[in-house]
Amino acid sequence: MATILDGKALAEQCKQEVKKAAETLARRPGLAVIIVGNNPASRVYVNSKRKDCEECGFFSEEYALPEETTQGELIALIEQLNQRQEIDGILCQLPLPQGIDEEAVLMAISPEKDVDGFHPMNMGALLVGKEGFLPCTPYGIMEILKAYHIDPKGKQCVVIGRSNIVGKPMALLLLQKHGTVTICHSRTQNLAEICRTADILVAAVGKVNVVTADMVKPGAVVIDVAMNRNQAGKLCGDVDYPAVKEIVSAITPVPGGVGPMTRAMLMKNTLLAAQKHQA
Ligand SMILES: Nc1nc(=O)c2c([nH]1)NC[C@@H]1CN(c3ccc(C(=O)N[C@@H](CCC(=O)O)C(=O)O)cc3)C=[N+]21
Repeated sequence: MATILDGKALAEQCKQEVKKAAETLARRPGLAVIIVGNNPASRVYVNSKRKDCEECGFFSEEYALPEETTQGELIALIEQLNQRQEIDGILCQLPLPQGIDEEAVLMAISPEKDVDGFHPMNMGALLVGKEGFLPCTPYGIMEILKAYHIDPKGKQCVVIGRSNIVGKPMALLLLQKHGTVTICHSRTQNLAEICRTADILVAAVGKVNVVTADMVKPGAVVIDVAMNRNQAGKLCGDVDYPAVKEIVSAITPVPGGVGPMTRAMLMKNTLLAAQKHQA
């Protein structure tokens, strides 16, 4: 029987710890969340971030900007937030409307307030193994592995996906923990064959059923990062969960796996930012 890696329960535990630590600070941690346009999925995520802030006793501000917002206006707002003492973290929800250069916007966030860990300074810190903010999704996955005593050391780790937000930093974190890491992506020719070598398989593609049971080594640990809707409109990941869970040693469900931990790590990063900021 596979262990179901309960990200939801672990996230609640993490948030309780964050809350406790935040209570010892002179000033409560403050997070500013920016959302541009009317993407309904982004709306849902941003609402849940506000709830997380309340749960952790944080101060939070939300900036909902219209679809027509220019890059200049958005960057001007970020620059104001960079200056504000009571704001420890700034998150600009992705994706941004067409015509806005995401990289330029992310670069405008002060690396000290970059609780998403998306600024090149924090990415670079991760690359060379220096301290910085870790991107929340890979950070959350490492915390899941740690909580369940799954040690990547010496293991074959396969990451499907090479985004700056998930795939690349995930590979680096597994490597930091001494995993033997392979990154697969849309041009990979022998995906199934490579996946079958994995002791730890991380799927971050965004397509229903890209990982089927024949691609998974019996006893492997499978981490499903994706949030897709299937034909029935049901939330599901990249992995054919019903079939794959029968052969693995551990697997994250969707929902209730990686998603809640991503949010918990945002709270953790905001706490860390506040601790540094107030020191
Ligand atoms: N600047 C920025 N930072 C982000 O961290 C960021 C972003 N932009 N853009 C979009 C993605 C997506 N993302 C999710 C986080 C949590 C859940 C989550 O908690 N999911 C629940 C289910 C929620 C539901 O029912 O819809 C779960 O998996 O159990 C999902 C998705 C953060 N993102």
